[in-house]
Amino acid sequence: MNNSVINKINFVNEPVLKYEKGSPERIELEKELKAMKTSFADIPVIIGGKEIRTGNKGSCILPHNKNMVIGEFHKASKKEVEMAVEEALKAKKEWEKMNWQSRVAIFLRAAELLSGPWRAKFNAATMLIQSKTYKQAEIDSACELADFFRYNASCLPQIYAEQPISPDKIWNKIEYRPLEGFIYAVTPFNFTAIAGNLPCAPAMTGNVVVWKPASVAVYTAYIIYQLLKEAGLPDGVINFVPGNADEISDVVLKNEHLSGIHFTGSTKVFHNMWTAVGNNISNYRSFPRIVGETGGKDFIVVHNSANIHSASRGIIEGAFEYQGQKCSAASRVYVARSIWPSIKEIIIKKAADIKVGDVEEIDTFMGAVIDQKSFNNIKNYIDYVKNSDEAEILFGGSCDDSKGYFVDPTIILTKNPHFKTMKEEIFGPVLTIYVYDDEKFEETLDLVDSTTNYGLTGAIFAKDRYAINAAEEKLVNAAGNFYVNDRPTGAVVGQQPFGGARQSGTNDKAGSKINLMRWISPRVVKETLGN
Ligand SMILES: NC(=O)c1ccc[n+]([C@@H]2O[C@H](COP(=O)([O-])OP(=O)(O)OC[C@H]3O[C@@H](n4cnc5c(N)ncnc54)[C@H](O)[C@@H]3O)[C@@H](O)[C@H]2O)c1
Ligand SMILES: N[C@@H](CCC=O)C(=O)O
Repeated sequence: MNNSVINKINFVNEPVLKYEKGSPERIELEKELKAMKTSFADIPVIIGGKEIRTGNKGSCILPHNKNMVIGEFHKASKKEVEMAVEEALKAKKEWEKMNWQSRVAIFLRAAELLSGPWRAKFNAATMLIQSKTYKQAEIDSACELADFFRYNASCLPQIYAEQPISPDKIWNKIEYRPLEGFIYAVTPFNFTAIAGNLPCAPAMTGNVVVWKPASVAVYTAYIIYQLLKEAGLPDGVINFVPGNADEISDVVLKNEHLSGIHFTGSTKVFHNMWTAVGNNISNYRSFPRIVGETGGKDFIVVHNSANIHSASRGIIEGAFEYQGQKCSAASRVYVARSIWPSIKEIIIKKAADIKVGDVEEIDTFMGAVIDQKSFNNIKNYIDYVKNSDEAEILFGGSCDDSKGYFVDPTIILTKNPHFKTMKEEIFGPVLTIYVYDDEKFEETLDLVDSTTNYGLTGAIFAKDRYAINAAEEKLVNAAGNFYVNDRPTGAVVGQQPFGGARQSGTNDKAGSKINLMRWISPRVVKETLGN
């Protein structure tokens, strides 16, 4: 590994484009949407750069138009998964020797392609496959992914530059080696940017990867793979292995060369993977590094000094953007009784203005939820509320899966701060509100802290600085990303490194030096010069 030249890489966030009528980006996007809907993708497993078509296939469907299938993907079987590990380890020999500048150049080139000629393709795929509006697609698949590539690239020289002191006649150095073995990247459906970052962050630091994308989002994951290939990523560095998660994990997690897991998804799946690693621990050559960013039950606390308009906007945007399918989405809100009537009026009006429907219509605010399983799960929660004496539906509550998986923005009011929907992650457009007595603000903060085991995001809306400080202090472990007078979603790479602790994950902050360090195994060399 030649780390001899440490030059700085400057970082700026990718600008978010506006998609105004007649703008070049809007014209390009519309062209791409049309092209994708009139063609059909045949997506292979890709191992060591070779495309493999197993014939055991899954479909790529549009959640908001469930009868439209725009592609099929081949699922890897045990045999392909074993091959993927083998090819990754073969590719490792050359890849880890490549100087870091050359490695990083590949990802910087990918970012240039993504922010330029590939932008429309990424956004169109994310709109169709994940049912995101153009705005949500733009901040995710174009901007956040380009930011991940560039920001991680800018962190690497900072890491490599950090060297120990060398007293007289001694030369000490740290070599920032990749891990020995391979990394298993398992990605969620909800962010194209996360799907790209999880395999690429370890690869950038010289590791090789077996990548299992979420089945409902294989279409966009394949475009990420193609982008990396176009940017010059050598074969075998990242191996693309869609398929049945249990079957793939069963092979990968037992392999002696597993050196790390880079996961984002639900807490339950992470528990299972961690348990499987524990059960195999004596079979591995090294202790696998386990990085997982998982679920959330994210809160907003509204103090009686809050600006009611910004708090109401924060509640609605935080809860319902991308149908509440952000790990950071606000799903439990605590409002001071004295301002509740005003907040209630504003949020109900705002919820009524939300257009739910086809994401290609420019004024749509919410598309469909991702699939039938998720639709059924969300509907079950709503039905539970309809049958409960402890809560009522203030707004929404309708679900319709006749054309696509549509759930209305739903606002629940509960008298019980420990009501089911105040505690469990629903991952849909469902928000529960609890109204607290103004004088019980401090007790309410304790309640916020103790109601769930999650610790991902949270927000306080207040003008009173004592209230803000009390919330920051009492909720110190309740959120890895905490917001003051802002919604708890929309973290930007390089500005708010993202991740939570408790049952929300290992808090290794995606898109940061902290995360990159997890894919590095430093070796310290001391050389005595004086004898
Ligand atoms: N904390 C964060 O940064 C963050 C970000 C995005 C999403 N999330 C969380 O992700 C979840 C939603 O995403 P999802 O529905 O894709 O999650 P999921 O857990 O259902 O799936 C995530 C990935 O794990 C795979 N998987 C499922 N079973 C597996 C197994 N036995 N072994 C290995 N992999 C397996 C899936 O196929 C998918 O690729 C929510 O809980 C959300 O909060 C967290
Ligand atoms: N960057 C995202 C987090 C991703 C969760 O799904 C946000 O902050 O909204």
